[in-house]
Amino acid sequence: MSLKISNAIEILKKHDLLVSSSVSDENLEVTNISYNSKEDQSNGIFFCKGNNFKADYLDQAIKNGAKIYVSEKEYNKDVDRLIVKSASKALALLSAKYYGNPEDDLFIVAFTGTKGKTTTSYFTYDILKNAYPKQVGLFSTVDRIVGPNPKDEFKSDLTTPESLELFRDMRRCVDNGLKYLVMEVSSQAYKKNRVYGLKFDIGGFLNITPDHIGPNEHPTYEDYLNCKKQLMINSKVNIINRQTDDYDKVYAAAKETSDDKDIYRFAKNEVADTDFSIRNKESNLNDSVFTYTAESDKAEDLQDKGEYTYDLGLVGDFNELNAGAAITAAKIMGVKNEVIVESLKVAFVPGRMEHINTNSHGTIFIDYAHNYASMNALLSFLKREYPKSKIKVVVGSPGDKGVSRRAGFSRILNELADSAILTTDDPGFEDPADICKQIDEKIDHEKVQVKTILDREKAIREMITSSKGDDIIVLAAKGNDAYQKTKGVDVPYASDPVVARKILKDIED
Ligand SMILES: CC(=O)N[C@H]1[C@@H](OP(=O)(O)OP(=O)(O)OC[C@H]2O[C@@H](n3ccc(=O)[nH]c3=O)[C@H](O)[C@@H]2O)O[C@H](CO)[C@@H](O)[C@@H]1O[C@H](C)C(=O)N[C@@H](C)C(=O)N[C@H](CCC(=O)O)C(=O)O
Ligand SMILES: Nc1ncnc2c1ncn2[C@@H]1O[C@H](COP(=O)(O)OP(=O)(O)OP(=O)(O)O)[C@@H](O)[C@H]1O
Repeated sequence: MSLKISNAIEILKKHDLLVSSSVSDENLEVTNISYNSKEDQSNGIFFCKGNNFKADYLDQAIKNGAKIYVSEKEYNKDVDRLIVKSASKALALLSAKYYGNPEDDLFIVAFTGTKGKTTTSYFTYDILKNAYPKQVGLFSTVDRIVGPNPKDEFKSDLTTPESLELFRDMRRCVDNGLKYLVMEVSSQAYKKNRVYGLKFDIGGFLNITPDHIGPNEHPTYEDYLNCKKQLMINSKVNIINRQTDDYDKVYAAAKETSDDKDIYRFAKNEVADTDFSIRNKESNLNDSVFTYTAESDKAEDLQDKGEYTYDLGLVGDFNELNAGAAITAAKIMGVKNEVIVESLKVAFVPGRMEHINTNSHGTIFIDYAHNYASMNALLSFLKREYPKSKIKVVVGSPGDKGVSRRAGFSRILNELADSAILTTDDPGFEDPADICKQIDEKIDHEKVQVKTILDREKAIREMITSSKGDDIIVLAAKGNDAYQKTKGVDVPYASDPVVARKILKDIED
């Protein structure tokens, strides 16, 4: 992989990003690209980016072999430089070029939304993988899959990778023979220009509710919405949840760059002015059965019969909506219906609505719900399905971010839980006892029995051993994360599904 500096200058000029340049040899072809000074930079181009960037990092990069740097600020160093209006935009454009524009060789399906990105991406990945074996990649919050073999799968650090890693991993996909990529696009990805300049073949908008607003994320809801809308503006074909908040604004964003014929809307139950509707037929502990019906001429063109029935192997009515988005994407891509049917029947998403039926300690659900909206969707569903059961929740809230989630947890526990154990979830630099106290203070103790057990494993053990028969236990907010982010370190944690199964084995042995 390489990048000629004259090409870099040309690209930056084309996008009106170049402020000035001081380059001794425009014919230089760099064979290294990095934004982390600690890495080897031999014959490389180094990007100075981010609010926390320090001049010392550039010194280190030069020491490690950087030949030229790209920055918004001029540093007094004896090395070539490109001064730009936005280092993160420059990083995206030049990374794409450095890795040989792998995006041009992939059909890319992307989903955004406050909730459901990971689930919908897995559904779509599972369908496409069955339709096009060994040709599909996945960039999700949980896993990144860049090839058809187990060695090509690894854990993700971010929902949407930094642009350099994004294009690097797209290159790995293409080199491994993949032709399709399913990915999640977070609002933060647009905020930080990680997907700047990228066009998506299909973009899906699942929903938006206030979240990710605060220091290091979005200053306001408007900013959050504007970032999410970018996926519609940058997609050729759009799929939109007709019932999302701010639908009109999302639709208008799609219309900026797509014709009506390339915008498909889906909705639950009876809603006017949609292309597909989803109706639940029945659900039990293991499956949700629902119909998916074409409601417009455009939708009928995609499926020859008006209505199909699907049996989804993951419960939760919100998952029918996620499946609706995945089905729509697959239909647009011409996937046969029987492939969709078979794929959804065995759908599994790590840490999302995983459930364990125990012999005598109730049913355990492990789910990543980690704000008011997703907990409301989850607990309302469970309450509806199991009206006679007690709903018992183990939950914690992270430190250093999403402070509003704490009051959201108190509210949802007051509304829908019978009892709760508050515990630790990624405390960061905060004291988990303080976080639990903040949740506890807003709980109505007349309605909900609450205790705090900071050791998450002990909290789960206490909840399982004290439950019986019809009880529904919800291990919330951590999904299958195998760490606790504590004071800047990812402290290993076995993960909720593993812990729950181990406790059950101890009890039932
Ligand atoms: C706020 C935010 O998005 N920050 C991301 C961003 O950091 P940044 O560009 O602001 O960089 P910075 O933190 O100021 O660091 C300065 C620079 O100095 C460099 N450095 C640093 C130390 C050193 O010794 N040498 C050196 O060169 C670093 O490599 C970095 O380039 O770019 C970094 C990668 O280049 C990301 O790791 C980092 O994500 C942080 C860790 C993060 O937690 N982000 C969250 C909020 C996030 O993005 N979440 C969304 C999901 C949200 C959702 O569910 O919707 C996601 O997509 O994952
Ligand atoms: N369409 C939906 N509407 C409301 N809640 C949902 C929806 N889909 C999933 N959820 C809930 O949100 C949780 C997270 O789902 P998922 O991981 O798919 O979303 P995400 O958008 O990737 O989340 P995040 O951005 O927080 O990583 C699920 O475990 C479930 O409880």
